[in-house]
Amino acid sequence: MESAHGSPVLTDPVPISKSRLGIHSSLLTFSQLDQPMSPTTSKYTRSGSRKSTASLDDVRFNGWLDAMKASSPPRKKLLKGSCIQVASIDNEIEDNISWMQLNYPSALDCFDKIIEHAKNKKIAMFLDYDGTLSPIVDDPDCAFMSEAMRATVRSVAKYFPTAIISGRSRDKVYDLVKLTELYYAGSHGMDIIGPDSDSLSKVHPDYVKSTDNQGKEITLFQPAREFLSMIDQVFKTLVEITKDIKGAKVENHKFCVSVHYRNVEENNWKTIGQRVHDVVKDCPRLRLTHGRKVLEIRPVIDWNKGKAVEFLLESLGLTDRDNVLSIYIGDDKTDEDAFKVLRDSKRGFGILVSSIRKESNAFYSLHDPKEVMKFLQLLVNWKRQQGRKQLI
Ligand SMILES: O=P(O)(O)OC[C@H]1O[C@H](O[C@H]2O[C@H](CO)[C@@H](O)[C@H](O)[C@H]2O)[C@H](O)[C@@H](O)[C@@H]1O
Repeated sequence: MESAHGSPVLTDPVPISKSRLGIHSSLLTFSQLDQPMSPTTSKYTRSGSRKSTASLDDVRFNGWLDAMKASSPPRKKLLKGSCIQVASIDNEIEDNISWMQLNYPSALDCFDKIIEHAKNKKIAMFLDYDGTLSPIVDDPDCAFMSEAMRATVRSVAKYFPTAIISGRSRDKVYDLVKLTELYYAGSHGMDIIGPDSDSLSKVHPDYVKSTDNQGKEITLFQPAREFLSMIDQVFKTLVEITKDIKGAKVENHKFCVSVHYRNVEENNWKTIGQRVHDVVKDCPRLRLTHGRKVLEIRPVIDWNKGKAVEFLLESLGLTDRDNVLSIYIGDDKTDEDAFKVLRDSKRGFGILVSSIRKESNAFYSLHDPKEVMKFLQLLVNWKRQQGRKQLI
């Protein structure tokens, strides 16, 4: 296994030619290299106070705006008297489904094949939260998982080491999942609570022993610890500069910040995107990424959900690919890092949760959280049967 030893803080993350405004390479489509440095945040407190910039910037910005628009599947709207439109949406959905089935076959249909790979191996299960265990909803505070899903995940954890890896803060995702038998990685893997590991504690300076609210001994890995106050400051700034945009919501996830635009009128997306972009532009140690109708601000460190999977496998002593099969289920761009790690290291595979056509590093797909639950139940039933067979 390729270990992520040493400090994950990137010292020189930006190609020289692109770095003069301190913009990380992941921001290139967002960057406005020919633009003067951004003004102070106070000028954003009134709506529409900022004039649009030069046309070249508009072109770049429009590309980015397209990405904002495309960042979550459109809802199927039934418009009165528009049967043709509904039929064409239906066709598009069917096309998407067949394309997905061809490129990323259903993990339900391929279940037998999957367990064939798992034969005589221990399965390690990694689960994303939003869009995987809970359906995508308008209000991030109401993204609850069903009791049935909770019971299913509890059963999964009974048979397989199981971790949740989420973009949310670790506390928030724990509050939603409420299962003590799992491992949790919040802030896109930048805040991991896991088992004790002597080998890891020697090589990772950010690996510390601590106690939880109940006084239980735990070990924490927080590679972006030094960014805590910066993230908090940026969170406050983002709250301030978006407060006049109806529907905007900013979440503090401790080591990263989310700016939601799902409930913002589409004609204000450009404004919100531009403001967030301008804030990040002034912080060379932060970068902007994109989720489902959400902009995410994170530290520029060489750490992501993929690294978190590697870290957890190592701390769980599950690095032997001949004896361990890892499965990661997720729906978002940030899950791609984990899919890729498993694909490249041939240690397992990703399952993409998507009802629309998406390029992915996953091997299989599931349509939605309901199918995720079915898949997890099949896995649990299979494991139970295995146990019974061994008893006979
Ligand atoms: O890594 P995840 O567990 O998938 O978290 C990613 C983001 O999920 C949440 O936002 C998404 O779900 C919301 C609730 O369904 C939805 O309203 C929003 O549009 C989605 O982007 C969470 O609120 C974000 O902070 C996470 O980064």
